[in-house]
Amino acid sequence: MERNFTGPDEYQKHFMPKDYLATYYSFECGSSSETEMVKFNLQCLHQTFGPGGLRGKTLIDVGSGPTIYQVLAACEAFSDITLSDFTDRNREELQKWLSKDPGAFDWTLVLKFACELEGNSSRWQEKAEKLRATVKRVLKCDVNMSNPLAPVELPPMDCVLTLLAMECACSSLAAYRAALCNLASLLKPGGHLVTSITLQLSHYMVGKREFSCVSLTKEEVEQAILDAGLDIEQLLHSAQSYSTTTAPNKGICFIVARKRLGP
Ligand SMILES: C[S@@+](CC[C@H](N)C(=O)[O-])C[C@H]1O[C@@H](n2cnc3c(N)ncnc32)[C@H](O)[C@@H]1O
Repeated sequence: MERNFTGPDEYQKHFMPKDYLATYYSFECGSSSETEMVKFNLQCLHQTFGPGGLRGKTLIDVGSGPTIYQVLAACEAFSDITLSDFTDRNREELQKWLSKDPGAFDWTLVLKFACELEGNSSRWQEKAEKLRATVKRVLKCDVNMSNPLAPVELPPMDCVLTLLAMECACSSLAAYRAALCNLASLLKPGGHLVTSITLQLSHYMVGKREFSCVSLTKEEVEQAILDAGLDIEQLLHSAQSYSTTTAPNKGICFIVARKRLGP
């Protein structure tokens, strides 16, 4: 285990959804590094789930945090979406948006950008409704458990999505490799893992609190995916990074991989 690993108890006590959203998803200041990172992920997700892309019935997003941007493209391609996160506060924040609570985070600008990628930014309210109808449940998850959804058991999924979460949830490269096997176990043979991971990130800030990450190289991520029984179909590597005071990563990788049909 790396020194000063921010474990589940710290996430539960100290990860404040509003601080996280304000720092990484305000999407207002035009060309900030944080906004560019969201755009990078939205563009990759549009390519993956847009016309000619992945299709299926069931998709689970693992380590959703308090965010919904990551399923805006997928809700047009999958009819049953599960969101999941370790902390109660994050799951509550997701429920607030799903139930149109007046205190929910305002995703309008991100919704408009996702719809613009699809060719019609005026459709953003319709997309919000589509997503609300497609998210069927919000579950507790722990990627470090062999069944990350225990005690809940879901039928094997067509797609597992996880963005910017595995590097935060794992204490070491060995833990990351094991957690990828746990995620792969949620997939049907032939199902897809879609993941975005910040590279060489040691920590990130949420409000005034620092959260640890396992620092991963592109090669370590690729090898871990192959060793978890998946074939990499697409890998996009970008030098795009967050502001150094917020999250000093060195680039980001977006990967689409497919679970092998046999051993
Ligand atoms: C940096 S946030 C990413 C949130 C969101 N996916 C995004 O793209 O912005 C990392 C998330 O990992 C979650 N997390 C931390 N440890 C976890 C664990 N053991 N299992 C599942 N999720 C965990 C945290 O609660 C937090 O929501």
